[in-house]
Amino acid sequence: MFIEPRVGNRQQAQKRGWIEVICGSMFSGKTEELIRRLNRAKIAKQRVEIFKPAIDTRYHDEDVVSHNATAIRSTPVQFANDMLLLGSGCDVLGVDEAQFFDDAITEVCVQLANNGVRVIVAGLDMDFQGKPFGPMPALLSVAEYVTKVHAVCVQCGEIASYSYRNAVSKEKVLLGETDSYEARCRHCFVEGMKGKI
Ligand SMILES: Nc1ncnc2c1ncn2[C@@H]1O[C@H](COP(=O)(O)OP(=O)(O)O)[C@@H](O)[C@H]1O
Ligand SMILES: Cc1cn([C@H]2C[C@H](O)[C@@H](COP(=O)(O)O)O2)c(=O)[nH]c1=O
Ligand SMILES: [Zn+2]
Repeated sequence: MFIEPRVGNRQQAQKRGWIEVICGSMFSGKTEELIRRLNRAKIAKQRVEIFKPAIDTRYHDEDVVSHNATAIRSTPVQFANDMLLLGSGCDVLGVDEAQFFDDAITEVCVQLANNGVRVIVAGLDMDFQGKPFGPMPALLSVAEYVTKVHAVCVQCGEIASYSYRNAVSKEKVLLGETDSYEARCRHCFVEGMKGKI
């Protein structure tokens, strides 16, 4: 779907940047798709940098790791602005778990893309209550390309767009896996939420 222009072409011609967003529920394959695109860029000998929010230490302090255990080395950063300096020299910049970043991430991605960087952002579009998550709506607005991926509803097998939280916490941020979350379709998500209100 996405092409990787040859390094020579990108150095000779003026570099053109853009923003891609990969969104969806938990377990929908966002991280796998991000890693796939970044690995293709590496094969095309492009300079690739990958960032994740420092709070996300679920699987590994530095690697971005999917639920299926595919992994890629990344740099954990505390603030979105850190990526402006650290990512300024690359051709392709990937960001995982974008929902956890501060609102500045949108302007950071715009600046990088304006400066010729291909920016690929992956993140949860909705939180455990089915509400838009952090800076994701703004990122979706400024992206040239948006890919929404889907998981399988663990209750009924339909397509899942929601991340249903089994744990009692009402905090917006609660790191977890299948211990605390289930991928659910709209119907099964709404049914599950009825018992909670
Ligand atoms: N309910 C589910 N639906 C689809 N995939 C699932 C589900 N539960 C576990 N998985 C696994 O999760 C992988 C996707 O993981 P990942 O890319 O980390 O997703 P995300 O980043 O969207 O949370 C799938 O390839 C599959 O092996
Ligand atoms: C829905 C929801 C999720 N989280 C946390 C749970 C996980 O640690 C990450 C999402 O990871 P994934 O790669 O998309 O599976 O976010 C949260 O803190 N709050 C929520 O509402
Ligand atoms: Zn369902």
